[in-house]
Amino acid sequence: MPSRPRPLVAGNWKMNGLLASLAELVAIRDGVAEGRAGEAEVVICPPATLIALANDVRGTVGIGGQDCHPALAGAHTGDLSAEMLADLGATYVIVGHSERRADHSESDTLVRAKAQAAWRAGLSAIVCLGETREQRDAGLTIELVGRQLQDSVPDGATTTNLVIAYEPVWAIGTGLTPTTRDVAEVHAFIREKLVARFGEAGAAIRVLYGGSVKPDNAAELMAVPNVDGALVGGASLEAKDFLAIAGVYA
Ligand SMILES: O=C(CO)COP(=O)(O)O
Repeated sequence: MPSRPRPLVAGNWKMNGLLASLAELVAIRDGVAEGRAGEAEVVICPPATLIALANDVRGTVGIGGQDCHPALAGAHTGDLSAEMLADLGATYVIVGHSERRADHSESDTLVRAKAQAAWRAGLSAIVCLGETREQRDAGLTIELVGRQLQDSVPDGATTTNLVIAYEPVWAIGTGLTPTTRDVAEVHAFIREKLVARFGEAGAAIRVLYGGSVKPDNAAELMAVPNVDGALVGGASLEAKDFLAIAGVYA
């Protein structure tokens, strides 16, 4: 059996953060340097406007983008290539976040192309999956997550180029979370599929839980089998809360 993967606690700042917000990253950096995240790897995904400056102050905190275009370069106004993110110091990029899937009608095929672009640029792709409330109520969670996993993740995944984030859409920004039993069921299913497809690597690819992770529920959620860390939205905007979550691994 491969050893347990190093946990990853990633913060997704979404469309939040002005120059002054770098002070929170500095506080996170200092907390991590003091050992407050323990064994966990810590990554912050600020808005793209802050990536270069974030990279200057990040310490051992990794920096990630929140999206990338599949193409290397070209006539795609407003978009950013994975190479541009890497050029600024990013080592991760989130692809297929449910807000991108919803706001920009992103399909699994497009998400897969984005993950491939991330790999082309040497970035690790954090591929997001998750069901809506209606899908859960209809008993479609496993089927939906299975399809997203199959179609959004390219062939050739390794422990270093891929992270999966299971983020039930109805748990994002709502303060609601699935039961630990439900989290365990979905994560065990994702693990089984990763192993079936990627063999030994699949056993060690990190599978994060995301959706209303807060300091008061992080320990319970992170203790669920096959949960290898968290993708944190709102609670990553304040260093105090984010460090309290990462502190589960200290
Ligand atoms: O979408 C998320 C992270 O990508 C989760 O957001 P919240 O932690 O704000 O629910």
